[in-house]
Amino acid sequence: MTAQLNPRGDVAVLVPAAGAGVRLGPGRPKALRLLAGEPLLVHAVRRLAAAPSVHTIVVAAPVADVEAVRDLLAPVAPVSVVPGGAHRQASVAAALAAVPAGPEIVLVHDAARALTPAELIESVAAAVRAGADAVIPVLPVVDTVKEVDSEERVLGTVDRSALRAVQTPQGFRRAVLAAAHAGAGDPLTDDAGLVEKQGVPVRCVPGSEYALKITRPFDLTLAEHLLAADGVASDSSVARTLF
Ligand SMILES: Nc1ccn([C@@H]2O[C@H](COP(=O)(O)OP(=O)(O)OP(=O)(O)O)[C@@H](O)[C@H]2O)c(=O)n1
Ligand SMILES: C[C@](O)(CO)[C@H](O)COP(=O)(O)O
Repeated sequence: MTAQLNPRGDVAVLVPAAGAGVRLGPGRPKALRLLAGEPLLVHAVRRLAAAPSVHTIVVAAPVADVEAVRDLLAPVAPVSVVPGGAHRQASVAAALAAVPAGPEIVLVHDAARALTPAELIESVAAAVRAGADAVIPVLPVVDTVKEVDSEERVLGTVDRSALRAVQTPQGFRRAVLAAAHAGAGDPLTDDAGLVEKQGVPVRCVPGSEYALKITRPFDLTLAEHLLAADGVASDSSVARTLF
């Protein structure tokens, strides 16, 4: 049986957490590396469990660590843990297959975005509840962006006003995400990409700086400082990052 959080919630969250974390450098799988003394996955799941709409959480863990992740998360929140796949898309598909009947909104959320505030989780879910088939949190691109060739010669300057940096959680009507994964081909880097290929419109909502993806060592250092500075996930952390 799948563990439940809020029985009145209408949201299932899939947490791909099976990545190695190659860009973070040598060590344990990234979701199990420590941030302020606790694994990234614990930080991420704690924030998901604090979102009132969340009914079910399914974590896709590194294959060798499924039992360890179950033990790790047992005191944090009721979650289901399944073995992840060879790439992110396969891990999401494995978690999706384990969602019980009930929740009609499904969010996909990287364990690596460990400081994502509950308010962002709720705002993505609310946008799906309000009628969108697919919703992604985004931030504006702040750097000038150049297109280059294979020898790093600049081909041109891209109009950044039409660009967005995409975060998770990404939210979907359940049937839309299921159809997108059923029809998936080569792995893409996010779930909205699969949905776009089905011709389904994807809506943007404002993201949060705190939903940064901990990818490289600098990101981990930044996350440590953010936690130390204000405890993160305050009510204002979404509003502070609006366009
Ligand atoms: N086979 C995989 C690969 C990635 N992920 C998850 O997808 C999320 C986003 O991926 P990323 O941050 O790029 O993680 P890694 O793939 O671990 O990073 P790297 O490319 O540096 O190894 C992470 O929570 C990661 O654990 C996963 O569940 N299964
Ligand atoms: C899903 C994602 O976090 C949105 O920004 C991102 O696409 C994951 O990509 P990665 O290459 O696996 O880090």
